[in-house]
Amino acid sequence: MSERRTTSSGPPALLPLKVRDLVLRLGGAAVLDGLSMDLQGAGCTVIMGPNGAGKSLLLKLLHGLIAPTSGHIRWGGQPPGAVTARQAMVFQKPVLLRRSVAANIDFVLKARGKDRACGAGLLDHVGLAHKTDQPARLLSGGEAQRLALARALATDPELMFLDEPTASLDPASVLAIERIVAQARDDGMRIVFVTHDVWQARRIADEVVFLHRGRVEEHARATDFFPEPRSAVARDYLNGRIVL
Ligand SMILES: Nc1ncnc2c1ncn2[C@@H]1O[C@H](COP(=O)(O)OP(=O)(O)OP(=O)(O)O)[C@@H](O)[C@H]1O
Repeated sequence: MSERRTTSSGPPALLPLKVRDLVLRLGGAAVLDGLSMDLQGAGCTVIMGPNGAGKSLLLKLLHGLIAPTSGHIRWGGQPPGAVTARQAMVFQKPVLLRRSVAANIDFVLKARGKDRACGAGLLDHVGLAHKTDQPARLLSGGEAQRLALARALATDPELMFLDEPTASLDPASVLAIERIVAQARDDGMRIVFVTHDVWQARRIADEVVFLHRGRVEEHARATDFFPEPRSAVARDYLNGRIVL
């Protein structure tokens, strides 16, 4: 797998990511409990694991939105806060401005000092060209999520986090989102995608990080993980047995 944007004149490479002994205590409990992992190369990493395993909190820590209680996160040697602007995050529930579809994109392009003429192309890319002037609040769930994706892409991130972006969407909308993400990945963007959907994970993952009780239980290439997970909890999870 190759690295992206490692030129001698540009900023230091984002990857490898090194996470060591990460602990996050909330409400008196260690919700992340000594988590360590590395990410490198290109492609799509899917983070899976049962409810409450710590997936969403891990994304927020990696993106620099919250700070750990202890432990160490370094993106190419830099702390998360130093690289947040080089990354984008898409949440399960899209957070959109109460303005038109076009204005939602325009706002991001303007804030980033980017060419605002790109907006039309981005809306076309996510299949929303015909909704340009519509208020964003009138979009369906699938359309709103595609607009959230377009906004993330408008920042031209090197890496995109997606936290269960298709959890409440119909099958056609799920596939539409997956196609856009796969295209971004094929264009060289690093993807970190949280999902509960085993079939979705099988479609999109190059590698899987399986979390359980705030720790990494297994980290493997998708081609190894799905046919033969090493850990008993991952095996149970893939087989639909309850894992607590
Ligand atoms: N602000 C908070 N205060 C106390 N506990 C919290 C807080 N936020 C999250 N937690 C707890 O931390 C644990 C991990 O939460 P997280 O949202 O990361 O889980 P998850 O793996 O994304 O779960 P799910 O699959 O259900 O979305 C959960 O037990 C949750 O209840």
